[in-house]
Amino acid sequence: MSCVYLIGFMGCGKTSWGKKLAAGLGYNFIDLDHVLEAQAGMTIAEYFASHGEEAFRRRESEVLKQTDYPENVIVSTGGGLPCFFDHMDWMNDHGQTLYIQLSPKALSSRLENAKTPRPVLQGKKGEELVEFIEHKLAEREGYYLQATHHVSGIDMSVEGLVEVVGLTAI
Ligand SMILES: Nc1ncnc2c1ncn2[C@@H]1O[C@H](COP(=O)(O)OP(=O)(O)O)[C@@H](O)[C@H]1O
Ligand SMILES: O=C(O)C1=C[C@@H](OP(=O)(O)O)[C@@H](O)[C@H](O)C1
Ligand SMILES: [Mg+2]
Repeated sequence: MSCVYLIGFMGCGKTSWGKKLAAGLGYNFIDLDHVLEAQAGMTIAEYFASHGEEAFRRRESEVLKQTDYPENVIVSTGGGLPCFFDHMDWMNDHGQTLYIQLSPKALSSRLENAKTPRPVLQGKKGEELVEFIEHKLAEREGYYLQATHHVSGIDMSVEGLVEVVGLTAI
């Protein structure tokens, strides 16, 4: 299938590697968080602050299912998306899913230095952040592991990802 969903914990690299993989294949690129932001006219952080997480989960579900996907597309999802509603089954029915796996320590150092705020983390830092990620990842990983492919988020390359998904550049 010519649609690949990138999934995994916040900070694993879905947005940045989705863009690179799409460019490498000559595919379209969609980041569902960016679609939600454009449709709602506000950032994810503003959406959480004004509507709360429950409303965000309903909205991201609508965005996943309503997006009019072009052919040949790489879709970067938000880190929580696979863990709500029927999303894992839905994505596996509509394309390939690729889980980018990273340890809580590596995730936390990336998230501490990231420019995009993640409201779920509530500004946590240091050891408190690592512990929070360990706990949250344990809750979420059962969903992520239902992905078609699993790759390590360390030493990634576009060539490696292209080989994993088995697609040819257009
Ligand atoms: N392979 C990598 N090595 C080091 N830093 C990375 C790597 N991939 C992504 N990052 C950085 O990690 C942060 C989170 O990346 P991002 O693509 O936004 O992740 P996600 O969309 O999964 O939350 C960004 O600051 C990005 O520059
Ligand atoms: O894991 C989560 O619950 C979230 C991850 C974020 O996306 P990234 O995984 O791209 O940071 C974004 O959808 C929102 O802040 C909630
Ligand atoms: Mg992202």
